[in-house]
Amino acid sequence: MPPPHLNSELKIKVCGLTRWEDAELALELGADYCGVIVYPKSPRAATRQQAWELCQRIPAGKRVMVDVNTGADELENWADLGFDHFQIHCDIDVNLATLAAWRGIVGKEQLWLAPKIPPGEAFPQTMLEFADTILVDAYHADKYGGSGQTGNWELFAEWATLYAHKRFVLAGGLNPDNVTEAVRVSGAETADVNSGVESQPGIKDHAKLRALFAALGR
Ligand SMILES: O=C(O)c1ccccc1N[C@@H]1O[C@H](COP(=O)(O)O)[C@@H](O)[C@H]1O
Repeated sequence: MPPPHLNSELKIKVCGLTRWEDAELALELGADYCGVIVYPKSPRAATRQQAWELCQRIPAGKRVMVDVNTGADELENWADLGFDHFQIHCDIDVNLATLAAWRGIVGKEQLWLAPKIPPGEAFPQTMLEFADTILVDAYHADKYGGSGQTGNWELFAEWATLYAHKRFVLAGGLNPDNVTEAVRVSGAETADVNSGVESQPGIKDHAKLRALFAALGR
């Protein structure tokens, strides 16, 4: 049973997967989404071969590609590989034509936009028309994601309430010790775990994965 204050409909994305054995355990434990990072500069980037193999085995509907400022041709290639959802990290002043191109290729239902929002900046409302899902990650000056740092969970709750017609995903430094508190404070309906459940970049720690799902009552 989930702890009483937690949303029983909470969805969990396990990200940074490069190996089937890690994805398989995440799925057995109840992961709703499996994230595969294809951004070449990420220390947990999957090769195209690894991404293809994971797409073959992860059930349809759960396969999430994660990238940064994806080029249109590349995005078409990743879509052809079999991903269902496309989490694209970008700057808040990203060109609207770029957002329109991403939406045109994968559709706004499948596009998860992850704008890098510096502290004190207003939420980039102009992005909302391009994607049904917004991922809010902790800000890091030099990184687009995977920093292991936690974000502002109260602010997440504010934005998710203000723009309740969109689905908001909470990301940033979630781990077995803080996930229940993060979900309680943020009210997140979907939470994303990445470096907080790994033994080294791209390799999941099975004990941490089990501990995370146990903390959520699964
Ligand atoms: O993990 C990465 O290396 C990465 C690189 C570029 C874009 C996104 C990346 N990961 C995403 O970052 C968030 C938070 O990760 P963490 O929990 O703080 O490690 C998560 O959505 C990952 O998908």
